[in-house]
Amino acid sequence: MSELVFFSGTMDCGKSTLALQIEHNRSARGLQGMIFTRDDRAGQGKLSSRLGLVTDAVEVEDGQDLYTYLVDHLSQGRRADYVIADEAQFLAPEQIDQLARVVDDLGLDVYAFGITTDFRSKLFPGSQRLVELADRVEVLQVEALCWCGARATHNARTIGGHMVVEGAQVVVGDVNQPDDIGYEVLCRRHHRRRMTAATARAGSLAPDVLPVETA
Ligand SMILES: Nc1ncnc2c1ncn2[C@@H]1O[C@H](COP(=O)(O)OP(=O)(O)O)[C@@H](O)[C@H]1O
Ligand SMILES: Cc1cn([C@H]2C[C@H](O)[C@@H](COP(=O)(O)O)O2)c(=O)[nH]c1=O
Repeated sequence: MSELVFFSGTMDCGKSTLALQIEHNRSARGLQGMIFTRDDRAGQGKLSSRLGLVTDAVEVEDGQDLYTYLVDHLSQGRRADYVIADEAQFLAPEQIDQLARVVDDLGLDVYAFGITTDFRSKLFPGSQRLVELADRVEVLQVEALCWCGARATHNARTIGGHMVVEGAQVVVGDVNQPDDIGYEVLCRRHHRRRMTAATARAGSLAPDVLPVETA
C-alpha cells in the first residue's frame, strides 16, 4: 500500500540528507523518482544537503498542480515510481492535497521532508496540511541540539545572533550566520526566553548584578 510520509524536524537535523539517501537507494535498484523542491538554499531546481550532496529537482511554482504534473509526466510515457518533496513547508496546502491524491489515485509513495514550525513556532500551512493528511509523521532520529545540550525542537531566526520575532514567514537562509540574518535551533525553554548561543554567552560574561560580599 503506498503512503504519504512526512519526515519532519528542525532545521539542520538531516532531512535533505535522508531525502537524498532514499533517492540513492531506490535509484540504485532501478527505480525512478520524481523530486520536487522549493526555495532550496542551493538555488532553483536543486535539492541539497549540508553534507555536500546535491541533486537536480523540479522547482515547484506557485499554483502548480503536482497531481496534474505527474499525470502529464506518466501519460507522456515517462516513469515515476515514487515522489520526494523537499522543503515541503513551502508548499501550499492544496499542493499537499495533490500529493495525497498522487498516493491514493496513482499508487505512488510520497516522501515529504520539511520543518513543521516557523521562527515564531507557528505551523507552516504546508506542514499543517501534511500533519493532517500524512499516513505517517516521522521525526528524524539524529537530533539537532540547542546550545545548552538539550534536544532542539524549535527554529529561531536571528539577526547578528539575536533572536527576532517579527518578519515574513518565509526568508530562505541558513544556520551559523552570526553576522547576518540566519537561524539557530533551540530547545523550547530557550526559544521561549529568546536565548540564543550568542546572548547566553554575553550573559555569562556580564558582571554580577547582585552585590557580592568580599571577606
Ligand atoms: N561537517 C559535517 N560532518 C558531519 N556531519 C555534518 C557536517 N555538516 C553537517 N552535518 C550533518 O548534516 C546535518 C544537516 O543535514 P541537512 O540534510 O542539510 O539538514 P536539513 O535538511 O534537516 O536542514 C547536520 O545535523 C549534521 O548531522
Ligand atoms: C524557521 C524558518 C525557516 N525558514 C527557511 C530557512 C531555510 O531556507 C528553510 C529550512 O531549510 P532546512 O533545509 O530545513 O534547513 O526554511 C523560513 O523561511 N522561515 C522560518 O520561519
